[in-house]
Amino acid sequence: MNTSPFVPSPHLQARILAEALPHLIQYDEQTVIIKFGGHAMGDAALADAFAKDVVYLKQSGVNPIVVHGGGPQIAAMLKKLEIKSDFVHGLRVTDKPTVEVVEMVLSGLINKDIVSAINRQGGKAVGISGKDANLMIASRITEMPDPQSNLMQAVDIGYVGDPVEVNPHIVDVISKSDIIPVIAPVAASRDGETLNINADSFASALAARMKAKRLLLLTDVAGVLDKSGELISQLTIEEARGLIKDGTISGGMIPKIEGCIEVVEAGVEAVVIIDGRVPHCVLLELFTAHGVGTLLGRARYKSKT
Ligand SMILES: Nc1ncnc2c1ncn2[C@@H]1O[C@H](COP(=O)(O)OP(=O)(O)O)[C@@H](O)[C@H]1O
Ligand SMILES: CC(=O)N[C@@H](CCC(=O)OP(=O)(O)O)C(=O)O
Repeated sequence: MNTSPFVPSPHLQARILAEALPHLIQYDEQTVIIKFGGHAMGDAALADAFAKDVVYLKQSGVNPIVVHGGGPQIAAMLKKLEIKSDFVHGLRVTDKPTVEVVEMVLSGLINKDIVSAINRQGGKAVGISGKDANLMIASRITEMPDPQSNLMQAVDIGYVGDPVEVNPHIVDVISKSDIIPVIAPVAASRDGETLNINADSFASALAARMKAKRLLLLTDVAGVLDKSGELISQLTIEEARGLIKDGTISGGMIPKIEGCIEVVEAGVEAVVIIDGRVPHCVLLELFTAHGVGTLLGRARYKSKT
């Protein structure tokens, strides 16, 4: 067996560099919000590759901000504690004992795991949640649009919030230094109640408020898939709404797409749902011409820049 490492030819190396450098310049000092989904963080080697990408971005003059999920990890802890859990339109029904577990898993275990992974790769990360310095104020969700009719329906899903106010000052202060912020999607209401926020909604609200250059949502599928399971590489807002309405997009993909629409409508150039199972997917998405997922923008892009 040949065990010698693959060495690209000078021609290939030159091509890779020539492709990457204009993208690097494009992102210089720009804010890129990266949502690291719970499914994407399951594999230790992939988590390390993700942490390395984030450190490379910071070292190259980009301003990466990490927002993480942790749905599968919350589910595992709830199971251990024998607490039953249901979802309504992709959101976890969250009673009082559940919200305590959610905060413990997100702000405690997962947040610190990601901070340590980034620090192990030579970065300096600090973990916070939406509660810190009032980064995010949320209010309980009491109604939701029916995915098919789009008409609002009253719901009672407990301590689940929608972002109502984002104060990115703390993130700006951290990002202006050599430190990388890592944010857990837990927030307080105006009355100080702890609320569970879907991580895609959290990352989207932050990206919209900060007018980020890009929002990347890492997940466990190749991107948005059509009815026959093929990857859709670009979507307009209208096409995305149509796919929710006809049931092609369901479950956890609904809050992702709704968040993407909100972000693009707020003026962010584009949002990309990418395959977190591909090692170094963040670098590939930002610094190569073709990227690795579904790009949602106001209009169809000729190229992703
Ligand atoms: N049209 C679709 N294309 C891709 N995934 C979809 C689609 N509709 C529903 N999904 C589901 O959405 C899931 C991704 O959302 P979610 O489970 O919340 O992931 P994450 O933990 O990464 O946020 C996929 O694993 C898939 O099961
Ligand atoms: C309200 C709601 O559903 N909150 C999510 C928060 C975590 C999350 O969104 O994690 P992923 O990105 O890994 O799915 C939950 O309780 O699972």
